Amino acid sequence: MLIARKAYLRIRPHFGEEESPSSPYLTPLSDTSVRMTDPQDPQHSRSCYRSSIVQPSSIYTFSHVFLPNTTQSDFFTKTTLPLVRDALEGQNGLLFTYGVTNSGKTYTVQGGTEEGTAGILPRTLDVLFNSIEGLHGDGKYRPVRLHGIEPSDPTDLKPPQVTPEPSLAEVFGSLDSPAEPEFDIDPTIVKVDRNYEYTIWISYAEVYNEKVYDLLASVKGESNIPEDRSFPRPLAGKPLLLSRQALPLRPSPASDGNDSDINGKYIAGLRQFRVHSAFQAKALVKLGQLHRRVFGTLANRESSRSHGMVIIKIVKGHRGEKDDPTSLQVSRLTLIDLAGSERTKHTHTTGDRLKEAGNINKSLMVLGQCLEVMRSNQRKIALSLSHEGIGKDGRVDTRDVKKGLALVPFRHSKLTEVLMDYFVGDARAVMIVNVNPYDTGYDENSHVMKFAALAREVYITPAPAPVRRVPTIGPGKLQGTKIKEVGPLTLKDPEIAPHTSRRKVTISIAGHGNGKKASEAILEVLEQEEPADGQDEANLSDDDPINPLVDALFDEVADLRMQLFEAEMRCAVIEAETREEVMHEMEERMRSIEQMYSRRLMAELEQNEMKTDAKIDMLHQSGLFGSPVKQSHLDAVDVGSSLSEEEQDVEVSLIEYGPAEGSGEESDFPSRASRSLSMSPLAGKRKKQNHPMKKSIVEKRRFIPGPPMLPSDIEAAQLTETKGDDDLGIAPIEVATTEVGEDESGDEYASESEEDDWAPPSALGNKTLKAKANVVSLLPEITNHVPKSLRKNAQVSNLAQRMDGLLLQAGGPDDSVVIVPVKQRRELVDVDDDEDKDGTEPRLPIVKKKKRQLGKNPVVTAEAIDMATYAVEKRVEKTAARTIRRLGGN
Ligand SMILES: Nc1ncnc2c1ncn2[C@@H]1O[C@H](COP(=O)(O)OP(=O)(O)OP(=O)(O)O)[C@@H](O)[C@H]1O
Repeated sequence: MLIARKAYLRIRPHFGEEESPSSPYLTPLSDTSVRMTDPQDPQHSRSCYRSSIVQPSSIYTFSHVFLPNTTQSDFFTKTTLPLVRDALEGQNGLLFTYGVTNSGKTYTVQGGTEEGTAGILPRTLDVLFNSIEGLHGDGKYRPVRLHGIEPSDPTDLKPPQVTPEPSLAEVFGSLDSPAEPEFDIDPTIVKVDRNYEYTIWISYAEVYNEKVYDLLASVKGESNIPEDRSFPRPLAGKPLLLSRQALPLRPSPASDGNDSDINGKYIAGLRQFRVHSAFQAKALVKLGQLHRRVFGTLANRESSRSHGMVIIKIVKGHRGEKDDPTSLQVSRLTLIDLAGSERTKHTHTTGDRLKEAGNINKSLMVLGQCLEVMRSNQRKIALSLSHEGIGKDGRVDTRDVKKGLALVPFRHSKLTEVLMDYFVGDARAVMIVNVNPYDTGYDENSHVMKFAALAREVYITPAPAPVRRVPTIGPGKLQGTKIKEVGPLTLKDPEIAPHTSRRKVTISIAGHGNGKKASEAILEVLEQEEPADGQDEANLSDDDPINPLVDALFDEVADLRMQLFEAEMRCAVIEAETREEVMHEMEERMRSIEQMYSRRLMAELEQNEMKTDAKIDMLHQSGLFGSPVKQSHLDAVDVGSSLSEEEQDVEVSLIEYGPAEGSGEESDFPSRASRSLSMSPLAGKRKKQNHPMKKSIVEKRRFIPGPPMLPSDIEAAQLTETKGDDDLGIAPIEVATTEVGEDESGDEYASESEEDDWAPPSALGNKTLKAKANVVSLLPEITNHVPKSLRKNAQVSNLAQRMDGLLLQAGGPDDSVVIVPVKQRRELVDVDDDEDKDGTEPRLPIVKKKKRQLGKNPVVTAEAIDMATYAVEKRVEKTAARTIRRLGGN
């Protein structure tokens, strides 16, 4: 019968003090499924450039989804209790927690410090001892390797010390006192066959940096523990030196009676202790955890960087066959707290930490690969089984199918090597996926979920634990070989001295609110390589084949495997770096393209504005337009100075189209000024620019007679604020440009005094006549400026006069106000300027233009410009045609 691997999802609650995105990226859809959605953080929204290939939203299915409010008790009952029941019945079981750092793996396995928060490990121990209460065996035989049984060493029968190795415990004093109050005991009892007796053995190992260590092994200190046990210890700046040795993995010998085709591997030299109560077992686990922490990493001590595995072995024997070892059954229940699954790239680790992270990733990666291959193999088998008629007699030849199966890469990492037996043999496996949905590591968690999905699809075939044939030999002997006593190895051991790695660790242990003060100590950790193959020869059974060639081949394979792994890691790192580089390059390019386009846009807008300005100037020059004109192209002098704030305001008002703010007038046209200020990227910039069109600033303005005004001209004229303009219907036109700044008298252009000079229209009658006379008196001089060639021709002269709409109108508020044809205006300007320079009186008095006020009536609309342009063109065409005709006639 095939049974599915169980995969449970546990969602960690969110704690108020933690920083997190506003909403979780995991949404439970039902009891068994969740949706993962990429948190779209608008501030860092770069989803289109993600280097990750993770889908933005996916649905994952589990055997059960546990919500954040799930109690530890509930969680244990639904996930682990079935395994405990199976273990008591003789079935092997494996449970491991998988997830990124801070997702709640340790909390799930070990639990919290408050009442009711005990994790699945202490609860498992509670339930085991609750259930076998009164059924304890005498422990004459002990489990060895994976499936073996051997007579116990007399020392094993003694209850183990709670502090088997005093060094660390004494340093911290954490295990000196009796265990913490037993307020958190799980009362669950599993019904067991009362015809059997049970003994329970505990081991605690960790896989760290691709090495397996015994967490219950002796950790000898070289520094002496000071007599005075006060904190901190050790003193005199000499750290306590602790050493431990990596343990080798050995293939489980066939003599152990394993029925499986593939023998698993056991951890050679791993200590195990027979425990008589949950209390003892928990104390051992606690010591193991202390060791795990001490030998943990320096930089990230709070995080589990090793895979910790508690192995509980249950030896079960029939009461009636107490002295018959062949009736004994050994079952194993292994609970693993895997290291955080975050990736090297994301943790930005280097040096030793990189190696460590690489090894964590390696074991988890290989675990994933194993599951993948197993799934694919199982599919092949299922497929072949579903094809009827294969083989001679219509049956499937499973041997053929097996030949085509891929090799599961268990041996590629220590973790999978240790777990191999569970996958290929006779175990139930449960995977717990821990996830913190508020964690920003969306990608990491997404990989975790995919891994879980993969694991869930792998099926295993459970089988009852085999009954062992146990050799009838004396204690401590196994098939004639003396079992090497497992004990601490010291630095003085010459065989292990060359392979060492030292680290300094500062450990602090808080008081846990139990009245104990916090302890801290600096320790020096010495980790020794596992002994070479020959060194623990004594641990191997006589059945183990010792073939030098095979050994050499194994070494070769191990070497190649390492090289392959290194290459894979390099590839992975290179790939990640390349992705990142490409991403940055793309971003850079996008930025430069964006800049290029915005530059182009700005240039275009600038050009458009210049064109529009030029159009307006044309209109003014043609005399069709009544408002003051920027005379940039007429200006002989480029003042070359930057504009003052007021002058810039004048410029802006010149290009204003729509009704000014606050004027209360409605218009279909948006104000050009406001458009240029708000919509155009040139907005604001124009002011700073010393634009050629803006360099010329009107210092003096004259009112020159022009042709009849368009409505827009009148509107524009109103904006000039020359009160007389409105009434007289005269368009003030700026005709001269001199220095920016103050006029000769030192007054600003728009001074109040100038404004006072203006007389009301009603009082202008005489002045108007005087102005007329002035203009008429100027006519001969104007004529002087007509080129001689043309002056001779009376017809041309007349025509020219008519072309320009030679209409002299008096209309200025004083003598200085005249309206002259454009041509003459230009000449007059030149004359005027020249004379100014000479210090003589100008022939045409200059009207100092009052500063234009912003926000008044519009000067002209776009339509008005078009109309005026059209009119000018028509007029020019007509006049030109007439001229040509006449000239032709002459
Ligand atoms: N279900 C839960 N209820 C309450 N607190 C929880 C729960 N899960 C986790 N926590 C708390 O969240 C914190 C992180 O949890 P934990 O140490 O178990 O994470 P982890 O995955 O083991 O991290 P690491 O891999 O770094 O060891 C701890 O303070 C733990 O008490």
